[in-house]
Amino acid sequence: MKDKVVCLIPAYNEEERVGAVIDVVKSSKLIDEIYVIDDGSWDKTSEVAEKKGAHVLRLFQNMGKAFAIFYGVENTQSDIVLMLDADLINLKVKDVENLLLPVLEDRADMTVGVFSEGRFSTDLAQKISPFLSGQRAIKRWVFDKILESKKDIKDLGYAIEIILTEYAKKLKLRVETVPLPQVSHVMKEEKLGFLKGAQHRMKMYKEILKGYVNLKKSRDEG
Ligand SMILES: O=c1ccn([C@@H]2O[C@H](COP(=O)(O)OP(=O)(O)O)[C@@H](O)[C@H]2O)c(=O)[nH]1
Ligand SMILES: O=C(O)[C@@H](COP(=O)(O)O)O[C@H]1O[C@H](CO)[C@@H](O)[C@H](O)[C@H]1O
Repeated sequence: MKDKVVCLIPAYNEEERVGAVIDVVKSSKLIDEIYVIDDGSWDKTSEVAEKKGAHVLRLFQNMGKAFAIFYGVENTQSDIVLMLDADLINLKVKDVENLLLPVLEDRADMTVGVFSEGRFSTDLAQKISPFLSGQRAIKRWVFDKILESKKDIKDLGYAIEIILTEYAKKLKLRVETVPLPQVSHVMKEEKLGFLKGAQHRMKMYKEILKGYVNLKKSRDEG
């Protein structure tokens, strides 16, 4: 029997973008259930997601990306989790399947999708820091292991990806990088305007930095 796959889409004020991502995921026969974790949005993210046919787990306060993803993991059942951001542009069914197949066929424990041949700015960001990519298929037991040993994981916001990357090394996971041709995302400055976008970007960098310090501290403590 095929492993059960749940797609988790964390979303904070993504009413204009989340629908398109759900539409693509819905078209893949490899996905069993789609959950949007509405991370305290004040727009119509939940309503749009429900209308498109996704299940919605709604948080009434903005808790950060790590909380949203782990809340999704804890409140769903599956063998494999597909994480996708809600603001992807040009995502195709083929991309979803390329991310999933190595894990479904047990050739990898985690795949990491990396934008390529798309927009210069988002391609460049992922070339510099592919380990930050939010597009991943992961065996569920990996999340269970992280939850067991890293109790503060849900407080770490945008550091979720570097924590996943660190645990991949720690647990000696088989990781495969998957190119996502022409895929991009809507950048913070495009969503929020230059000033607010830049502020949000600083918040993201701060959370990532905090995650690094936190990881270093746990390494030093052995
Ligand atoms: O507090 C937050 C911040 C972000 N997100 C979601 O996490 C994903 C990645 O965030 P964002 O788009 O800000 O990052 P970017 O893609 O710009 O790096 C998106 O689906 C967001 O809606 C979330 O659920 N809670
Ligand atoms: O590529 C990046 O540098 C950041 C920021 O993207 P934008 O500044 O909004 O284009 O996006 C990634 O990093 C976040 C933190 O790890 C992840 O949550 C996103 O999924 C990922 O796209």
